[in-house]
Amino acid sequence: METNVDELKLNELRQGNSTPPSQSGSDPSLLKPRMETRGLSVYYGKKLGVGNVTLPIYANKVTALIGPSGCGKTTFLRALNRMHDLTPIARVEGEALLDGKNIYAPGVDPVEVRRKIGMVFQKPNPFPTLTIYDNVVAGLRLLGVRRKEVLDEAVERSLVQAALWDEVKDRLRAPGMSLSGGQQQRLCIARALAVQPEVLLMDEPTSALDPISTQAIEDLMADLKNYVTIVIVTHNMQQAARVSDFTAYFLLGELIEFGPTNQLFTNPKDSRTEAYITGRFG
Ligand SMILES: Nc1ncnc2c1ncn2[C@@H]1O[C@H](COP(=O)(O)OP(=O)(O)OP(=O)(O)O)[C@@H](O)[C@H]1O
Repeated sequence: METNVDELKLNELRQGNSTPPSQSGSDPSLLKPRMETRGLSVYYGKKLGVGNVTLPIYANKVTALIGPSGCGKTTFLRALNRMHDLTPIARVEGEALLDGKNIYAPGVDPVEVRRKIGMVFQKPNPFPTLTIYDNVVAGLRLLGVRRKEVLDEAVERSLVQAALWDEVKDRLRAPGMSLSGGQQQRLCIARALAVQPEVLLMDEPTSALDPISTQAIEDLMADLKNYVTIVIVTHNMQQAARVSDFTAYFLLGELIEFGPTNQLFTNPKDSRTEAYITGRFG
């Protein structure tokens, strides 16, 4: 029976990842959105966190969400995989589509949504009592995968994709917490990748890291695009310019401008975006 569960799960996972990387370049007319929001708003009680956002998130690209503190970046990001379901005060209106299907439609399982749309947080958060190996396969085990060969393969694949394999392959049974902060963050990325998500949401993934670890994660993102579509919240405009293909600028809960990163940084259409990226504001 175990074999069947494993094969079934793996087939499902592979199907989820079956779309080949999109064409290179950032010409939106040539690209396919992996996700899309339509009139998406999030309220905390009566207070608006982010309002009426309509945005494409192109497949196998990095989309950066930028803007001053409190403008709604994290609120928007968390709406993309139904994390607000876990916050009683939060309410989401509008649609967020993954491959054309609204993740907020009745009957959609939020756990399955979060399997397809993974998340990496600001502070590395490996499971403190688990080994490196067990951290990586935690999500697969929850899905019912038990076979050792399958888990071993997933550990190696995910750690290679997260650019951590060479550093840990001889100590997979060491505690996850024995790694440095930067390695722990790559371990969390490996854990998110193990279930083969289609989209990876990253909420300021380098803000707690030193410059060398930050660079390792930024370098990694260029490779990760081959496997997943990435949305990253960053406070750091240079980072957005370095790692992203598309950028969305938020201000006071509103999406002000979205476009190819190059264009948004060199030739913004909105004067408010220009004020922010030239450092006159924010
Ligand atoms: N759990 C919550 N309850 C009530 N209000 C919240 C909650 N989380 C966020 N907010 C409010 O929603 C608005 C948007 O916050 P959000 O954290 O999304 O902004 P942000 O752009 O990510 O900010 P930062 O860059 O400082 O992380 C803010 O006014 C914030 O105070």
